Amino acid sequence: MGVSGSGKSTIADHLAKRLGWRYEDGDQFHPPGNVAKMSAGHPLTDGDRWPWLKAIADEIDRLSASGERAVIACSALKRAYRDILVHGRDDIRIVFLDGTQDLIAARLAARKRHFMPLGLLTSQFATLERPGADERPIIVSIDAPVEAIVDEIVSQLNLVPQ
Ligand SMILES: Nc1ncnc2c1ncn2[C@@H]1O[C@H](COP(=O)(O)OP(=O)(O)OP(=O)(O)O)[C@@H](O)[C@H]1O
Ligand SMILES: O=C(O)[C@H](O)[C@@H](O)[C@H](O)[C@H](O)CO
Repeated sequence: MGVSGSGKSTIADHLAKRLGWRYEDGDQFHPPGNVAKMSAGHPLTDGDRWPWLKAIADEIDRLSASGERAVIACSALKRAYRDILVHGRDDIRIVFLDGTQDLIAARLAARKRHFMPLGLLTSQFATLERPGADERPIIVSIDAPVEAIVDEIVSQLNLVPQ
């Protein structure tokens, strides 16, 4: 989880490769209208996000039923959004990619070929509810090289070898 530009796609992809797990990007589950709205510079509302989060929750259940392990990139900015993804499923961990607005703005300004405009970053931070301790989040600073961030997440996941 994390705001646009915090590195969700990048870290999820590298983390999944490291673990040999599947990587899925929450952006693939947006209805076309949501992508059009963000591309036009408008933030999504809760109403826009519910069907999208439900689709990701369904995918988590599908993966779980097939016994497949996965890393899923999803902004999941509010606790209510995370509840949809996590509630009732005990085999999920949340990884929060934590960084300052200045650092993320600089990364977004340099990013090529992406529908999400830099102008939406302020609304992403306004919407963000940092995870509480009861959510057992793994919180990592994004002010580090990608592989160092992946190292930190793997270490905090404390996985039991299979
Ligand atoms: N640790 C890092 N160090 C330097 N650059 C990074 C790091 N992580 C990500 N980036 C770069 O920052 C930009 C944003 O990363 P990325 O697209 O993965 O973010 P995101 O959270 O998936 O964004 P969105 O939610 O808008 O899809 C990309 O250009 C990426 O290459
Ligand atoms: O909740 C949201 O506002 C959206 O999920 C956005 O965060 C985008 O999907 C993503 O960040 C852009 O790729």
